[in-house]
Amino acid sequence: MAAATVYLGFLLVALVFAYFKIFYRRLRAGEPPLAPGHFLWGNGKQFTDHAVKFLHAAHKKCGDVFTVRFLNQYWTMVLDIHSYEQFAKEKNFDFDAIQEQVNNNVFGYHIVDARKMISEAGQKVNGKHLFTSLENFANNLTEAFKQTASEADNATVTRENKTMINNMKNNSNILANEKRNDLYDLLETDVKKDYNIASIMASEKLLEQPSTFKADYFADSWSQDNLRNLASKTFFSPVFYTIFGREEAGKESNFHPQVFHKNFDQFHKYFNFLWLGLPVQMFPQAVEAAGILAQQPSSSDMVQREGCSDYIKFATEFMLRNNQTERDIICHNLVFLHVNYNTFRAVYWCMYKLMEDAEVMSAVRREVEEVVEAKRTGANQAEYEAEFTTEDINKLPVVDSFLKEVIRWTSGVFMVRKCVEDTAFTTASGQTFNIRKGDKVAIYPPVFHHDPEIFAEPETFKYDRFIDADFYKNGIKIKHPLIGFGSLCPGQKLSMLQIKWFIVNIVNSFKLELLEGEKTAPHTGMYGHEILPPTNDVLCRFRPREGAVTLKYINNYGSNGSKGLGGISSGNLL
Ligand code: HEM
Repeated sequence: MAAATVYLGFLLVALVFAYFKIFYRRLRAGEPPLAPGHFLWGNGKQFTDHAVKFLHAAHKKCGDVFTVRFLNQYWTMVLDIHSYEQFAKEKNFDFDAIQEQVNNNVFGYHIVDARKMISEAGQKVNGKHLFTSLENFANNLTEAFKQTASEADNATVTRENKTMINNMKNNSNILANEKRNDLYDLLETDVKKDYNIASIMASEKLLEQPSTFKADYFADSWSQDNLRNLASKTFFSPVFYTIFGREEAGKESNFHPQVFHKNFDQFHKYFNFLWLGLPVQMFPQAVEAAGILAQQPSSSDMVQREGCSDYIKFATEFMLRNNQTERDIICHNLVFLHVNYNTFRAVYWCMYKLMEDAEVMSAVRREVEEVVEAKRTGANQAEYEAEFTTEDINKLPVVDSFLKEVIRWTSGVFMVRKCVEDTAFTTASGQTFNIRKGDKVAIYPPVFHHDPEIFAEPETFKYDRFIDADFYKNGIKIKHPLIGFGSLCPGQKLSMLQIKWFIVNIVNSFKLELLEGEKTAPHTGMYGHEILPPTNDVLCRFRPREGAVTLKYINNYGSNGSKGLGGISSGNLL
């Protein structure tokens, strides 16, 4: 009994010692205050419950700069939007350690001479490469749209089509004609066989029908899909081909956009856990997905693929020069796909918001139709074409504001750095805080993006919020009100232009609608992702717009005025 008491005593002392050693922090002079949290776990639960609400509350209690704790890790939050530039320029706040953490913990590899590689590779999507990347993307987008449109035309028959067929059957005028009845039977039979309905429609029998009948038919010929699938087919596929080029015709493999999209989606669910250092083996589904994502062409085959991007070519050659392995190169390809996946997510939200609110759709459509009409050439509808340069794409105030609002509303990422030396950090208002070497320091853009003093009614989506607008905090105009790309993202311009060009094209070429009652929202439990995923997917229907003008992107790099892209400057969307 006495021995047990002594052991228990020792255990207690050891636990108390461990607590003070691992979790407890005595503040030094000049350090920011600690946000109140659980004595053991710190602020992790408050953060995962709803990061923005927690940080807004802590901001009110503690002021602009304070420290939160995730278990034994201390993160100092700089929640003053006017101090963004001071933060981004502080040389003791280092991003390399963070990028290393993602590469190592999530993708299990590391890049030799990473800073040099990322900054040189980053140039491969900017300057003249921005124009060629956009040109390649535009060509791949046209292909993807053609394919989606022909799939829609050839739609294998869904429940909806069956309803349509029933409606047709119920049409007494039509039913009067026995010959037509044969057609419905044929349609139904082919529904069951999963045949292609368009080829049936093209059959002689149908072409004999009166024109009103055909119009009715086409008015109802929608295809139905999950929004994620539709966005994947129309946007992720062209992005994938723009990055990795295309395989020789006739070769089928798992290195295919749809296979990669599905598995990336699966893998991404565990991103935050992996980033924080939990072993991937804890998540069998992530391991399975990673196994498929690792099935890529060899580095020598990859750079030979038709249309392989300059970014991938440069990064592959750089890594080979540094004797990195094929495995490292495969992992780097995945990291690059991962950063591009953010653009896909933003596109998902653009499509959702266009469909969710008729006012948004009609405002965006009006602007697109006006510009397409102004640029249209060609003698008749079949020949109508409109050409757009990068500047044209960038000069659409409604599309621009709509996209910025999507980013404001859905961005979820930290701008996080590791403090590499004890640092006295002075905010824009002149307050100085001592930041401890080894701590993380972060700006959290969603806190600003949802601040009612900066953005009136921040939870309301206002597509025109950014048109000719200035934003203020504490009566001072904000230099960088929208910082969803942080200060370092080299893909910001490309990403914004790809999305804008996609919006112009999708609105021009397709009709899109959500199915009745379908709703989703950004998943606030996933704060930490650059763009938040949806809580659930939604069903939508779409069909090609008849008589849509063919749109073309023109790479006019080098011509007068093409180098200064008004409206996008690095590190700042406005
Ligand atoms: C909507 C799309 C995107 C969003 C929201 C986004 C956001 C971000 C953010 C927040 C960072 C961290 C920056 C910082 O802390 O200062 C980042 C880094 C990065 N992004 Fe993006 N990004 C997007 C698209 C892209 C694209 C298309 C590319 C590639 C062409 C790209 C390449 C990178 C790279 C390489 C880094 C690491 C930079 C470094 O280590 O210096 N991103 N991105």
